[in-house]
Amino acid sequence: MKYISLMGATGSIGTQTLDVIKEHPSEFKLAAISVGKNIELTRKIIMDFKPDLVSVANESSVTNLKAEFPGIHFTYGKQGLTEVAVYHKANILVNAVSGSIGLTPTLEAIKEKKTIAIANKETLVTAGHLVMEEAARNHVPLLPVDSEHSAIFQALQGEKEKNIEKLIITASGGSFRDRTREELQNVTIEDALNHPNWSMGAKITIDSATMMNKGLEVIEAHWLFSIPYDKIDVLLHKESIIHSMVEFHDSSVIAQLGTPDMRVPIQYALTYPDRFKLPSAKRLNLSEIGKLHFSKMDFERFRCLRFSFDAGKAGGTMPTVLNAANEAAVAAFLDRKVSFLQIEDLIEKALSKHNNISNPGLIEIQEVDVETRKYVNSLL
Ligand SMILES: NC(=O)C1=CN([C@@H]2O[C@H](COP(=O)(O)OP(=O)(O)OC[C@H]3O[C@@H](n4cnc5c(N)ncnc54)[C@H](OP(=O)(O)O)[C@@H]3O)[C@@H](O)[C@H]2O)C=CC1
Ligand SMILES: CC(=O)[C@@H](O)[C@H](O)COP(=O)(O)O
Ligand SMILES: [Mn+2]
Repeated sequence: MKYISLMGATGSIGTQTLDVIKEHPSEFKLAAISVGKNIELTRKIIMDFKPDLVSVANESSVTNLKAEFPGIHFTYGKQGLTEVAVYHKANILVNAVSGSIGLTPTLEAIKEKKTIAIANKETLVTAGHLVMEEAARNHVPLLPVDSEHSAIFQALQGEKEKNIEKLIITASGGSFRDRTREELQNVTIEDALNHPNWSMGAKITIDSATMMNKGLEVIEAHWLFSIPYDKIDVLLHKESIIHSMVEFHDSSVIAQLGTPDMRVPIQYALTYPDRFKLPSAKRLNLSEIGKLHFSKMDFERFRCLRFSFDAGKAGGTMPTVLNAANEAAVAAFLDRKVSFLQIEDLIEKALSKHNNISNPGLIEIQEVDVETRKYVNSLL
């Protein structure tokens, strides 16, 4: 039996993790969860899974929940997230929270030697060096959940990292793949949230539309697989059937394919190195699909991807600024305070204003994160 702590239980990855846990009741037990503001869904999760520990975003929700569920321990806020991450009965932490708020709990869970199944890419983007150092020091496995990184991880099984020629990360192109920059001037939130292949949380769906999601994934891949940026390619592949590929020195390419269903990489992270059946997953039928399409990435059309490569290569606190500016700008777009194209303008301004700090510690990362959000919000 594996005991699981799940951060972000009410979200897209969180609820799909619960589906996987439900499929295998004799293998997995949900021990602790963190949620944000969705208290209705939290009640349902508590009734279905009976975790020992529940953390909510706001203290105001705790009193009622305590009265309704007397056997359960409730906590809240940032401290609550960390309590869930390090919960003593759990051996795996699934980090499915959205944003760099996931960083501190992840570092604390690594120190407690929890295996980390990581969906929360912002944590690796904002402080990949700290997370990887802490994981290496504590001999803790970091198992990717993000579909592209799970694909690369699967393609690398039995292979030596020294034999990698390059990683090829596929990108669907998001909601606006076929629109010109002129056509992006007046797009709405509703248009942007309409991803062609995946049903995901709002923030990552906007990131897919700006191509920042792919930029964050490039930085995430750099850290997870210790690969320099000039060995990471991004390829447009509109069907999201090939989830990513690895090319080796001998010119062989190994790809991982499947219908777009996040329960597959979630389950692989939970069962690794084993594989369980997932009866409800739709099997891939290539003869039904017929054709797969690929095209070169346009860095002028998708400026956030260029910013990400540049910030990743610069290192230091530049990726922290990239991530924090993006989180603030996407939140402003979702609040209808800025237009879609202003997201990238705000990120560009934050990056060009920042004086890079090399090899930052946790405190410096946290300060830069806060300052960057303040700066972006001051521009609104
Ligand atoms: N969705 C997907 O298919 C994929 C997602 N990812 C990554 O996984 C992560 C989660 O994405 P996704 O599931 O789509 O996001 P969602 O927005 O659907 O879910 C986010 C979760 O985090 C919780 N949360 C948000 N803010 C806070 C906070 N301040 N304190 C505590 N909890 C909080 C939410 O709680 P509540 O809803 O209760 O407010 C919710 O449970 C992201 O980093 C994303 O990039 C990676 C690959 C694929
Ligand atoms: C499901 C998943 O892993 C997402 O990150 C997905 O990759 C988004 O798709 P695009 O960013 O390629 O549009
Ligand atoms: Mn992805």
